[in-house]
Amino acid sequence: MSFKKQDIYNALEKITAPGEGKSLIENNNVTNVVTFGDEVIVDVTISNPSLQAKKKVEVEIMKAIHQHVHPKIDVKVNVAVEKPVVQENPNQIRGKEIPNIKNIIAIASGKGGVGKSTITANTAISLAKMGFNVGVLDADVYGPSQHLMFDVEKARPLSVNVDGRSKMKPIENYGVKLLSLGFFTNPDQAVIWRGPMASKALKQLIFDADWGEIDFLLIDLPPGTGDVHLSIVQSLPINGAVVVSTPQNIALADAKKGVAMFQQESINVPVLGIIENMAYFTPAELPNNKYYIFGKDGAKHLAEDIHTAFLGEIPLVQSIREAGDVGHPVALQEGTILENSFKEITKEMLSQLLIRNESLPPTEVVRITTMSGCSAVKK
Ligand SMILES: Nc1ncnc2c1ncn2[C@@H]1O[C@H](COP(=O)(O)OP(=O)(O)OP(=O)(O)O)[C@@H](O)[C@H]1O
Repeated sequence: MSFKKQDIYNALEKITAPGEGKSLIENNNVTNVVTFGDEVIVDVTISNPSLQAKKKVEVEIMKAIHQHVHPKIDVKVNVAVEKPVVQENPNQIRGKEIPNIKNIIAIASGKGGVGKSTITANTAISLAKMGFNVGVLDADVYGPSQHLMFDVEKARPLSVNVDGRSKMKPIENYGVKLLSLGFFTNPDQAVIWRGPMASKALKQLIFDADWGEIDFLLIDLPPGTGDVHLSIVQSLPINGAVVVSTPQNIALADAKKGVAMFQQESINVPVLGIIENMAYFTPAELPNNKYYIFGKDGAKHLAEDIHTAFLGEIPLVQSIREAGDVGHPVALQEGTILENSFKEITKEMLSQLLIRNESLPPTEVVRITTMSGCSAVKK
């Protein structure tokens, strides 16, 4: 028996690569051919990983060589599977999609006490007033406070039956549905959470709850950038994050770390922008006076430096603190300057979300733009 390597290539030329409309040779599936006496070894790489596809290509190669070269050739076929090249999409949302929750926005801060929970509560109320279905998940494992701000401190979520499964019903007030770790922990007892434990508890609050249809679920994250955050952020399908900071240098440095956390390759959550809280102090009796006690425009400059949107500023005003403390956030006070400030910040956040959510169907973009009155997507 005598044959050349080229005879083998000619035979392989007659086999069509599955789903390609080209021959195995043309499609570069054959990576090597070795001939040795009556023996031929063919190395081939295919993209379909199924056993059936591997077997099929092996049988076809044997048949082609036996038919077109010599029926007695001892053919060995090594089939390798090509690893698909995964194109990392920067707007890809990690984790399991939740069909009834359209958008999840994480509200974070590097430093504690900068007003992240206050901003979350007021933004949620602004969204609800625009007509959206809104949920708030208080994930602040160190000190949940949304149940106080929404004046539902004593409430306990009930269990309801949904399609034969028992689910937690969020507590609703001011048109916002709320679930908080605060409903399940004793305020007098410190709970020490580890990352996986916190993310498990939060996943239950999201997946085992009867949220109904939600347009925006805001997650009030704990302050900082520790392992609790990483677990939460990596395990939930978050569309975007908002970072809250005061203009003070020490808070800005931490806010920068917060932004960097979301931008890490393993997290990759788009940062929608930075909100400057306590931007200046205005006393009630001198409403036109502004005192920049924590510095001026710090968060605005940080946003510019790290190429992130600046979503707006909220002053340090006594009534914001008082309203939060009594469980009636200022965004509820119709026709006030502060109600309007929160509305403007909310609109800016939505504009950024629309830019990030490129995959959103056009009808959804129109719906959000119309309901919030936010400017159309600026590209
Ligand atoms: N713009 C503001 N004007 C006046 N008081 C404010 C303002 N923002 C927040 N506060 C008050 O500052 C305190 C801390 O705010 P908040 O609890 O919202 O901060 P946080 O960043 O969520 O804190 P934590 O570190 O506990 O998560 C609260 O008493 C709140 O009422």
